[in-house]
Amino acid sequence: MEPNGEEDEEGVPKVGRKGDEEEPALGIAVVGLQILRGAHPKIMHGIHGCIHFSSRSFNTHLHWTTVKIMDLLHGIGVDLVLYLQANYRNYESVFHLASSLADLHTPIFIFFPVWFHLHQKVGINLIWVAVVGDWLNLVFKWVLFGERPYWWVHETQFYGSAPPPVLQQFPITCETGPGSPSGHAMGLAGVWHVMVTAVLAANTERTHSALFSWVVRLGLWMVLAIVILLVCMSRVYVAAHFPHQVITGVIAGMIVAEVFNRVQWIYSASLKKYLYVTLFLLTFALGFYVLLKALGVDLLWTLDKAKRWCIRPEWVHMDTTPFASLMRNMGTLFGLGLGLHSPLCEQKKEIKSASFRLGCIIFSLLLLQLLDTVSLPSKSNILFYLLSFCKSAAAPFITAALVPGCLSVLFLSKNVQRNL
Ligand SMILES: O=P(O)(O)OC[C@H]1O[C@@H](O)[C@H](O)[C@@H](O)[C@@H]1O
Repeated sequence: MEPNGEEDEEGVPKVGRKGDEEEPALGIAVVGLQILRGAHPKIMHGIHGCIHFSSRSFNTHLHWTTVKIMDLLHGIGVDLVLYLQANYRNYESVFHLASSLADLHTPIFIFFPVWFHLHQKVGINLIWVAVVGDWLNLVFKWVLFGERPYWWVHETQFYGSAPPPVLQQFPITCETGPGSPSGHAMGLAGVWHVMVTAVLAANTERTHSALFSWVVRLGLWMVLAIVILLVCMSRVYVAAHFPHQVITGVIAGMIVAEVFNRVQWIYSASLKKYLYVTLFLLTFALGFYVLLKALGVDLLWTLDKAKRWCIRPEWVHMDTTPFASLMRNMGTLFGLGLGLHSPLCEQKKEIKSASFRLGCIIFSLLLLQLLDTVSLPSKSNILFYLLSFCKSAAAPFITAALVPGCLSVLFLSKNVQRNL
């Protein structure tokens, strides 16, 4: 039903004809009366009108109820942002650290090299959970059309004619994608769930007393809970998210990690499979974007809002755009497949010593920090996305193939010399 030009006390347009009561029940009651009168043509017309009127009216009601509930949720969320910004100013550096820890860059450039050389399966699982989780996050964001506090306060009718609350912005505030669910919260929950369960599994393999195991278990889950809480507070503090978005992010991340805990084929997937999965995820996301674009829905609607409401243009980073994250994820997955199936990776299987593993971890971390210093030109979008793909593919390839391959040559030649 169309807006009728009248507005309610909160400025929300009223719908339906002027003077109409909008209760679906009324339409049904009118038809009931007609049936009682026995006026056949009128009954048929009335039934048709009733179904039409009540379903449209119901949909409109549902729409405006949803809008009002979301406004309320957003309003409460903004109050929490204001509360955190007023009372937790001293923790600003902790919040910034928490947000950068939760960025998917950390699992790929720091956690993966460590886990891959300590326990290969955990490293592989980590990448799959991070990549597929982030891809799902993108799809959810496109489907859910979530707002972000830093632009919502300027565009909502919620505050009527009163001035909107003033939210402080930071260099990490101006995310360019939709807000629901939080990618940081989802990625962190998934990746840390993988790491905590890996440590717990290693702990249960050892013969400790039941009390010790219980204390370790409790301690680790508490650490996870504290890290998650900090990251959630950080995303709300910087006005990038409403509280419900970080909560749903955490739940979604945990579900992704739990699902991958039960999936075994990722450990033996062939290079072909890596290629097919990468292509499937890429074409699905691009196809979804193109399809909705053809239907008149622009999934990049948030870019303009970020540019309009971010107080500093240099805080709007191109690498936070949905396509940049898609290309990074696809590059990472494909790079892992390439690395695992490279002949360089094969060589490391012959060496199991702790010093070799330690060497691999240290050199991988060093090379990845070097790779990280490479900044990509952002003048052309296509070039930026392609280079993002390549850079992301290089990270797991360096860790899984290049470093162990080169170090194993060194280790093996040393052993040969010793034996001579
Ligand atoms: O939704 P959040 O928590 O603001 O996270 C945004 C981030 O979400 C990640 O999923 C993307 O890979 C990043 O590119 C993006 O910056």
